[in-house]
Amino acid sequence: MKQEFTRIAVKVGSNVLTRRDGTLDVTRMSALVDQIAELHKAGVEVILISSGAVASGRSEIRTLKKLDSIDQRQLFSAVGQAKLINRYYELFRDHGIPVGQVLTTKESFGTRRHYLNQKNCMTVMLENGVIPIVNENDTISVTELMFTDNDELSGLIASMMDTQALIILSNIDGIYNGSPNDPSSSVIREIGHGKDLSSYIQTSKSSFGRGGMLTKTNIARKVADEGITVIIANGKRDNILIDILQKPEETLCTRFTPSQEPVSSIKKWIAHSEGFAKGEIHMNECATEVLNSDKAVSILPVGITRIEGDFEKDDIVRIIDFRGNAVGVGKANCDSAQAREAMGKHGKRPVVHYDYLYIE
Ligand SMILES: Nc1ncnc2c1ncn2[C@@H]1O[C@H](COP(=O)(O)OP(=O)(O)O)[C@@H](O)[C@H]1O
Ligand SMILES: N[C@@H](CCC(=O)OP(=O)(O)O)C(=O)O
Repeated sequence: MKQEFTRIAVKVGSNVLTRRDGTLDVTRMSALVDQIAELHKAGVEVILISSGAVASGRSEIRTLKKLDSIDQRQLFSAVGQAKLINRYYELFRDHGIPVGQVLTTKESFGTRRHYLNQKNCMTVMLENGVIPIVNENDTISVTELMFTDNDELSGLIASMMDTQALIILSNIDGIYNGSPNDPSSSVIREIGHGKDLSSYIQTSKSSFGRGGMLTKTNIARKVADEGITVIIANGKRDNILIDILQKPEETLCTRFTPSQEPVSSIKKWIAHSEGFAKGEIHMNECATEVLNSDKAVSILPVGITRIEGDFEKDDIVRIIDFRGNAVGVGKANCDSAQAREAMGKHGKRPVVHYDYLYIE
């Protein structure tokens, strides 16, 4: 098999794996497994991020009383994830391929140590020919501890594992330049850096999905800016994975152009750590301008007007421009008290060093 990637992440949305009545679509799963097995045998390392736990658990259990949404999610995912992974295990076993389950939470990406532990786990799986099947641990991730959805999780995994591509499979052929139901709209084939898609995206979601197209596009852009090709395609189409990789020109999908500039591994982690920020660093106009230029600059105390929050050295902080917009994320080089002390002064050490700074 001839194709350009040797390591990819594939995210499969709930609606790809479930039938209209909410039951698990084993035929579809089996077709996707066949394609992943073909890639695996051709030497492509695949990390599968699969939704579908809640959807497959829902059809399995009849509750005795009405449950609130958190209880429902916990119950259905606990039952559904077991069913889902069992199916994958059996389907991959028919190809002689071992799989392993990785259940994770947003918190597990919060510290560099946890992040590297997860990376090591999946690296050792891949080195031993095991396909990691990743999902959020829905049983214990509730409310603010949750990922927006598995698109966010898949972006983190692709970035963490240095994959060359992230393929997001949903129930739609790609991003339409209007309502997908409007016959005059069509799929945007290629999306370059800086393109604003917000006017195209409807807030509608597929019946079993969580985040919708907006999170998909935001994540896709961020990941593509780290140099990873992101493709959004229809997982319900036969042979879609193989077609995307072997006949990219002829296959209907949306592709986000990857940045040509390599991003270091630590910057990738920082880029996805915004949710763990412990404080804010507010910049003046001059510092904002320099940050927006192509120069490699650190955040120096002289350009800081305000420090919000209490943080320790090495905590994640948000960078705010002089207009009050969040423009980036960084790892603090000192604690918040030291940063306040140095603020506005010349000749002091950077509060965030360039190597640990990610500007969006
Ligand atoms: N411009 C658009 N192009 C494509 N899909 C869109 C657009 N705007 C909204 N959508 C909706 O986004 C849905 C896919 O997102 P989502 O339900 O989260 O899927 P998944 O479960 O695969 O993550 C599509 O089914 C479609 O209804
Ligand atoms: N972790 C959840 C996935 C929820 C989710 O994000 O779904 P989707 O928007 O279809 O990717 C589950 O397995 O049911």
